[in-house]
Amino acid sequence: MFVLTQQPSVANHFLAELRDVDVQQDRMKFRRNLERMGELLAYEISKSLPYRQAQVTTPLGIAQTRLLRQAPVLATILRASLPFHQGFLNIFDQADNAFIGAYRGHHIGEEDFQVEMDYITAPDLQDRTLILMDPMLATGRSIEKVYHALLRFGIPAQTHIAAVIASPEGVKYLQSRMPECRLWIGAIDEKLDPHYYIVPGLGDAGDLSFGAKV
Ligand SMILES: O=P(O)(O)OC[C@H]1O[C@H](OP(=O)(O)OP(=O)(O)O)[C@H](O)[C@@H]1O
Ligand SMILES: O=c1cc[nH]c(=O)[nH]1
Ligand SMILES: [Mg+2]
Repeated sequence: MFVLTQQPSVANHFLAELRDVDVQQDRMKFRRNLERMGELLAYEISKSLPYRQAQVTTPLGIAQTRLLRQAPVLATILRASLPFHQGFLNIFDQADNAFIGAYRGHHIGEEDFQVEMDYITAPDLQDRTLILMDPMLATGRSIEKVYHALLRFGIPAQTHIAAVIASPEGVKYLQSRMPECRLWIGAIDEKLDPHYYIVPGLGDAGDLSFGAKV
């Protein structure tokens, strides 16, 4: 598992702004910081992907280079992950994309939730590099359900899971249920609260990006 903020870098600034109860009220800045975290995590993941030797013709000669063997597939869970996804797309600019409509559905008066999934679209995933992302990895149930639904589109050669903030419980859950996937996390926080929100976390990433939903 890779944890971005375990090293000193500007990622810590972006994450601090995402968490700050005052700064996060600026929706444009909040979305942009999720996007910047996506850009940084995408760059880190890019170092682990397969490359091929290539040549590029410059005005003065031939330069040796390394190019990605194949663009990855970026899979994102609506709605909170849209800005994070854009950050990945800024780096993997020729990626194929998958979108999944999934959310934590609550029954009135109950703390527990069911992951509701009502939309999924993906390219052929057989032998591809799949990057499945969601800014918040709380219990891990959303990512697990979506990952197994995506496998209907083919078995990826490798799968990377990216999140901005994870709970220790969510990390453990995914490591036990999906040991074949590699985790790339911005920060791992203390715990989940009784409503399954990450503490200290940042609050509700979907609402902060796009406004409260009823
Ligand atoms: O790890 P889990 O416990 O499954 O929780 C994480 C999920 O919760 C949030 O989405 P939410 O259901 O709030 O939907 P939203 O994107 O519409 O806000 C978040 O973006 C994840 O998809
Ligand atoms: O802490 C959390 C957990 C799930 N979804 C969020 O947006 N925040
Ligand atoms: Mg939400």
